[in-house]
Amino acid sequence: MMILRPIQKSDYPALLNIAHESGHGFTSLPVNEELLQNKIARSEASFQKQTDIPFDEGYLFVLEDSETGEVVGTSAIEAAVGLDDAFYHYHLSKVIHSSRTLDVYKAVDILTLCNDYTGATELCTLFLKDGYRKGLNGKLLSKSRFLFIKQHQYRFADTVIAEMRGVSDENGQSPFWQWLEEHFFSMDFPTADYLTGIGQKVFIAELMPKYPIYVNLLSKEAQAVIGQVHTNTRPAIELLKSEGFTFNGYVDIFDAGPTVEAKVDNIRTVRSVQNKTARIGNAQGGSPVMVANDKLAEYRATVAELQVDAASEEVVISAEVANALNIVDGDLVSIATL
Ligand SMILES: NC(=[NH2+])NCCC[C@H](N)C(=O)O
Repeated sequence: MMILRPIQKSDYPALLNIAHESGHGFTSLPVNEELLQNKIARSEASFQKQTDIPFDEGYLFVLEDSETGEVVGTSAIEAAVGLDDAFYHYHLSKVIHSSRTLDVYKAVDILTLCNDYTGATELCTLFLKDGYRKGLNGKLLSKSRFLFIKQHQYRFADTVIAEMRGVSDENGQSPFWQWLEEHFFSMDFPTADYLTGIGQKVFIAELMPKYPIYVNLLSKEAQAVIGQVHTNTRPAIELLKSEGFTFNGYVDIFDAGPTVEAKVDNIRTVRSVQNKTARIGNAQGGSPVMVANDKLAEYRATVAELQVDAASEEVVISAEVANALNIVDGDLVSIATL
């Protein structure tokens, strides 16, 4: 059985292993031992914290194979970005250059540096080990965040965003970054990405072009990747789109990958959440759903085949599922579609 739970100190070797395996372009898990340890500590503190306003909490989950005890994936939620350090995007918008007298009309795209998503909740750090990219594992890892957000809604903002990885090749070369590097940074993409991953972002404020950039002045290669995702990221963006996330012209400042956004209450999985009293018994038939206990530090979620009756306040779960969720008969569970 696959169980999603908060990360704990003892998961450090597994997290380091995932940081290695995820490679460059995976900004939020840089191979940096101190930083990874801090991430675990920060997550543990966030799950412990009594709060009802989102601030700088970061909730990091792992997916564990209960048969082997192996940690096979990660996913995370930042409660609110940009509240203790500026959080940047480029916003893609249009200006019209037209002259009626000369009969010239041109619509040009511009990119403007902004901090528009300050305070938004961010989905991040989604990674699933190679051998486990099958069945419902990916969906559980990604969508359980919506279930958790619904269960603890006061801990999160109304707007949820996800920054999708932009286009880069096997060597970490990004066409968009190449243009920036040439004119402004003199530093390669993996280095810049690593620096932001370890929280050293001052160089962005210092070196990033501050004035709007005319897109038609960028290299053709850079223009072509604005708002485009890395091939490996296609399934992730498709999943978010099916949840109701949309692209509103915000792109990453380094690789120009798209950021997608949704209002919490409009997210499909959030809307599907039902709270029930668990009855342990003979759970026969039914289709796969996500089911989670109602705890915080002891949070557990998994996939189970359940017969969910919208009209009933109860749901029958097997002893095995109850065991996985660490609950007893009569405890509350939340259920969401997969
Ligand atoms: N691919 C990147 N590392 N981009 C830079 C980080 C961007 C992010 N929005 C921030 O301000 O922290």
